[in-house]
Amino acid sequence: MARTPLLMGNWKMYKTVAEARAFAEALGQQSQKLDSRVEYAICAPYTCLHVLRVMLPAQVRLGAQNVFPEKEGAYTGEIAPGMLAEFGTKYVLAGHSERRMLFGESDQFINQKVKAIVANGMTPVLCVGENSSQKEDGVTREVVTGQVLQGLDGLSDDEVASAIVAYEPVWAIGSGKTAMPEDAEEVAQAIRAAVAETWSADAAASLRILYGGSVKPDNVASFVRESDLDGALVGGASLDPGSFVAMAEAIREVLA
Ligand SMILES: O=C(CO)COP(=O)(O)O
Repeated sequence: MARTPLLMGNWKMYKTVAEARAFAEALGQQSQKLDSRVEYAICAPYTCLHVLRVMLPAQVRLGAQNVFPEKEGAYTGEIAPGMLAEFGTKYVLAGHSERRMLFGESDQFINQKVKAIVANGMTPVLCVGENSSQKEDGVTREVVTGQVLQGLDGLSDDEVASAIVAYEPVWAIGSGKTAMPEDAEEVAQAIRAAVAETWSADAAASLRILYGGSVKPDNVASFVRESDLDGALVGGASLDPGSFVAMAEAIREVLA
């Protein structure tokens, strides 16, 4: 089954509502440059979701950056999956390295989030990646496949098939350094092999895998060209509408 390419922005803790509105307006003016063979999404701060839902071009879907894996309750400051789903959120990140490192999220907690996202009809984007010392130690595959298997644990074949994994080497995030596309491709192959063994060949072939870490308009094509990479999860370069559109155009050229 052919996998639809996906360009996903992760705004992290950037943009006020006014700034999000300006972004959506600017993107709307260039929406003819968004190719219908590609999916687009923005994972925005919660306060921006409303204005984006109203103003983003129809091709661009809503994403959230986090969720708490309970239906409701006394969890001050958290947000429930049903609240995001009600809002029209399609994608939810789980296990971003910033949350693993700064907020101490474990693979088990991330797995609870993934299950809650799926149970509420949304698509989990499970973020995985090795840090620089793990890279130096040559254990990237073990680390990444371990995170994938634990993050997706308990999902059915079909649920895995429609999930998304974002491979984001921690050392490449916000650093201006990227993985070599062929190295990211090898990691993506290892992820598919592990998924095929644990679930099925069909699930492994359908699962979408994104690369993330210092993706920019001038390098996004080199990742999307790799046969096991289906798009990109982009932080800094997704904040500017011109650069978001430039990445969309670079992906379109790969498909042409
Ligand atoms: O963490 C990332 C996306 O989730 C990557 O961030 P940068 O694109 O800013 O390196």
